[in-house]
Amino acid sequence: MRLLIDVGNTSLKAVLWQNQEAQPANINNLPWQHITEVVYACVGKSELMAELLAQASTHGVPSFEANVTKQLGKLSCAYDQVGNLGIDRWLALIAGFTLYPDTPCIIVDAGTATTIDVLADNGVHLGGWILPGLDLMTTSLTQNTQRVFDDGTTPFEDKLGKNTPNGLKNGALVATIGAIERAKHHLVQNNCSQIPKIIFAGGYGALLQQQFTGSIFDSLLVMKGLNYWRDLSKNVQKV
Ligand SMILES: Nc1ncnc2c1ncn2[C@@H]1O[C@H](COP(=O)(O)OP(=O)(O)O)[C@@H](O)[C@H]1O
Ligand SMILES: CC(C)(COP(=O)(O)O)[C@@H](O)C(=O)NCCC(=O)O
Ligand SMILES: [K+]
Repeated sequence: MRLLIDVGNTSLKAVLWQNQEAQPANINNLPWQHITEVVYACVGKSELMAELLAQASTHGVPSFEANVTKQLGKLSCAYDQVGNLGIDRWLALIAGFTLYPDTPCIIVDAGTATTIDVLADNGVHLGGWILPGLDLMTTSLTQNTQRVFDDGTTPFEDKLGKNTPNGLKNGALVATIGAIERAKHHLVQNNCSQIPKIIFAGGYGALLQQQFTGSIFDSLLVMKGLNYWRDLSKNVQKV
């Protein structure tokens, strides 16, 4: 059984992976005697991660931190400085490419930040964008203006705003939708004429998915990426 951990800027997520299935992990009471390895990714603050790694070490369980490489099998990274790409983005790309081979993908991880990554059908990562997440977009406005306010109940909708809270919330949503729409243009420019698979993950992934017919939400995308990364990088090391 593998313990998979994804440390984002808002929260640490952990699952236990066995027989191709994820089970919820209680990080306060982990079944160390059944865990064979820890595979983890960290873009956020890692005190809790450090504590879990110490526990793994005490129990003699090996830990592997996922990293970005220029190439992984047929997948390639758009960044020249590969170490600067968020590992959560790379893992989502690994999962997208593995789950939807030969398919152009737009991968949206909507958490603290919203990242949009564009993947050609041949595994070439064309690049992406980092936007403030929906909450950061709205709080940056409420905290830096005198008169823009949120009421805590107004939903995010793809509609024109007719009062301040829905102008604010809907503005954040349509800015995000617009960026995803624009990502399609970059696939077309790269001669990917096939309709792209749009894959959503993260805390706001389910909400955004509803805005795109035919798209999917996969709450385990980064976790699946961790698993594939571990399997693929083992194979690479053997060569
Ligand atoms: N149902 C939900 N569950 C968790 N987070 C949610 C949910 N709906 C919205 N969010 C928002 O998603 C963000 C957290 O998403 P997450 O993907 O866990 O972030 P991160 O990876 O940056 O830690 C927060 O801004 C939170 O308010
Ligand atoms: C963009 C991110 C902050 C997203 O993190 P999250 O919203 O999942 O907490 C993270 O992927 C990151 O720190 N990236 C490094 C910069 C880059 O990807 O270019
Ligand atoms: K994110």
